[in-house]
Amino acid sequence: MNSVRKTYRIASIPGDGIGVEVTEQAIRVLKRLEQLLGTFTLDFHNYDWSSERYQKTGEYIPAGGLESLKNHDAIFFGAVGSPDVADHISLWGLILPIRKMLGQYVNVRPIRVLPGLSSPLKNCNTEDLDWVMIRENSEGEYAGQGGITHEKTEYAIANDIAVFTRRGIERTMRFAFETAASRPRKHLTMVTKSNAQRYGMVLWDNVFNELAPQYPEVKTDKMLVDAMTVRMVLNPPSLDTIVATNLHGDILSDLAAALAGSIGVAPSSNLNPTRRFPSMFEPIHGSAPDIAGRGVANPVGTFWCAAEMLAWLGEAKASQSLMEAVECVCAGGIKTKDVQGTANTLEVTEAVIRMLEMDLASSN
Ligand SMILES: NC(=O)c1ccc[n+]([C@@H]2O[C@H](COP(=O)([O-])OP(=O)(O)OC[C@H]3O[C@@H](n4cnc5c(N)ncnc54)[C@H](O)[C@@H]3O)[C@@H](O)[C@H]2O)c1
Ligand SMILES: O=C(O)[C@H](O)[C@@H](O)C(=O)O
Ligand SMILES: [K+]
Ligand SMILES: [Mn+2]
Repeated sequence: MNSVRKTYRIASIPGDGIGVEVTEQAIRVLKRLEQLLGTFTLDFHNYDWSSERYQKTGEYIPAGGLESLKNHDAIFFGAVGSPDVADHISLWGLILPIRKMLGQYVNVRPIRVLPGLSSPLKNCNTEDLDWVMIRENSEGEYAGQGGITHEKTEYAIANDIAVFTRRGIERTMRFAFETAASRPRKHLTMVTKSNAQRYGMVLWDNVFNELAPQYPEVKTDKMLVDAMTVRMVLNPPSLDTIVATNLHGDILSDLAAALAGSIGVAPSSNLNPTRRFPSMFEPIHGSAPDIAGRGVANPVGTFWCAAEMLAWLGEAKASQSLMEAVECVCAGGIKTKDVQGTANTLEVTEAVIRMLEMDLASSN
């Protein structure tokens, strides 16, 4: 059978700090995978959008930058944030405009205890924590509405308005129900704070309740976000798919990653499910200035992102091979310090490449 070799145009935005370190290694792994499989080409275009660039030019994204991202099949992102730039400037200068302007309205954050890794929780094994968190990715406290007046006076007044729209909620909830339906346990937990927040969060709950009957195969429950933290810690096997607002999802996904062993292993996919514009794949962690430049960052979260990106592009075999190689390397104890290992970023990367070579070279 003649199959056409597909080419995917990938925009890479390494960003700042360890974002640069892990992205570089993940691209190496992807390029080796491409060679070994010989069935597709990943055509990377590097964008130097970073805090350094901002300090030099006054902008993270140059004029026309967002438009040029639209000419790609996917975006591979590292992290943004620097001790030299206020965090709200960096977040709103780079990552949030991409999420918003490219319609990436859900942020999918799967997490598991990978083989060879351990949860800080007693008695939490690989099979006990296997979740996917669906984070609303366009509104809530991240809507961008708000302001400050009387700044620098004793009358300063500031607000960030939490915005919830029926449309924004519904598209996220539908994605969450579909995700839950596609998983073996078919269980969806909706996270809310509708006891204290009586408008936006009540609309959130109501849309969820209205949609639930349309997905009869999905079992559902509801958790107030404070109690959700307790359940995540004390009863991880009781959870499967989780849907949460932008802010709650941000916070709970860091907790989820820590419970699975480290923030360094957790991936995220900022998806535009309509596929009108490209989706963006990035580890959930930030630029980690405390360890940046030392070559010790855990690249596993970014490798997992790379696997998620391949799956989204339709390269299921490549995605699976990559994830299997990453899991074998973890199981073999080649791990960074955050997951109780002694290897550095490069050693983990090279082990993953060797594993891919062993697995795939023979089959081609
Ligand atoms: N989407 C993004 O790009 C994103 C996400 C989160 C934070 N940030 C930004 O990153 C900067 C630092 O934020 P922070 O310190 O709150 O969060 P962070 O995720 O960068 O780091 C939190 C802690 O986890 C550790 N850590 C993170 N990733 C790791 C990895 N791969 N391997 C080993 N250890 C790892 C760090 O060393 C640090 O101790 C800030 O400017 C923040 O705004 C950006
Ligand atoms: O969305 C945010 O708050 C940040 O980009 C980061 O913390 C993330 O989790 O993506
Ligand atoms: K990131
Ligand atoms: Mn976060």
